[in-house]
Amino acid sequence: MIQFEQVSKVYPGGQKALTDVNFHLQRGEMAFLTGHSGAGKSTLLKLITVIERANTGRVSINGHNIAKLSRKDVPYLRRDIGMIFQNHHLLMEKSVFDNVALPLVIEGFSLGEIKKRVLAALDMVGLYGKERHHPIMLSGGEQQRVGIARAIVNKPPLLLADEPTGNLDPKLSMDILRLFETFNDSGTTVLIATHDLGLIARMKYRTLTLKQGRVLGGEEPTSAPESPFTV
Ligand SMILES: Nc1ncnc2c1ncn2[C@@H]1O[C@H](COP(=O)(O)OP(=O)(O)OP(=O)(O)O)[C@@H](O)[C@H]1O
Repeated sequence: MIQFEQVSKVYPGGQKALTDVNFHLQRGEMAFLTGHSGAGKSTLLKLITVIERANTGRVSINGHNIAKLSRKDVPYLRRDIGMIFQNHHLLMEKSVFDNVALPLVIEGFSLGEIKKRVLAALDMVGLYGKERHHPIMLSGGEQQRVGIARAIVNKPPLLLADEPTGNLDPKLSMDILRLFETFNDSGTTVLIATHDLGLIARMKYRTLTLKQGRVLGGEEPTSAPESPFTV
């Protein structure tokens, strides 16, 4: 589903973020992306969402080279990607319902369809009944789950998470990862960037490790789906 071939990214100013990165994430796979602070994890995710573009190499989603995507086509690509951030980027003055509804409002869904999908998404993350609350009234873990509900509300085939458990205790972190597993079980491809090696060790998924912008290796999990990262 996602393929990087000899991808390098240098930011304006000369900071090298990624160098000759190769990997292949298969459709339906769930994997971790790890590495030290500054290793290039966020940059890799930003290349997939075309927030940044590679200087060299090829980044493809479903065989299409997105480095060549025109600006007007970027929003169409992003509709197929649910993005989850460490600080969840919620609108604090809006209700939980309005936060989760946002992607559907942008896509022009009817009010009836929006209600149905938002309540179903909140149910999936265990927040049914909290739709009228404001994020400020929720715990950190609940706020993170609102961000996850917003990311999955339009049922994207691909879910990307950047340090989704960064502010959470180990129990809540595990709960969040179990949620990702649920989405993965129903066919969503999931890539999770995290520093949390303890969490990774407890889960049996492939891990792509970056060191100073280079891929170190793809570890073989004990019960992985087929199709390893080709590193
Ligand atoms: N917009 C930018 N302009 C210039 N340099 C940048 C920019 N964004 C990131 N960098 C640099 O690129 C390198 C990779 O950064 P990136 O944010 O991808 O790392 P990371 O692994 O996500 O780090 P962290 O875990 O601390 O979030 C770092 O050296 C960083 O300073």
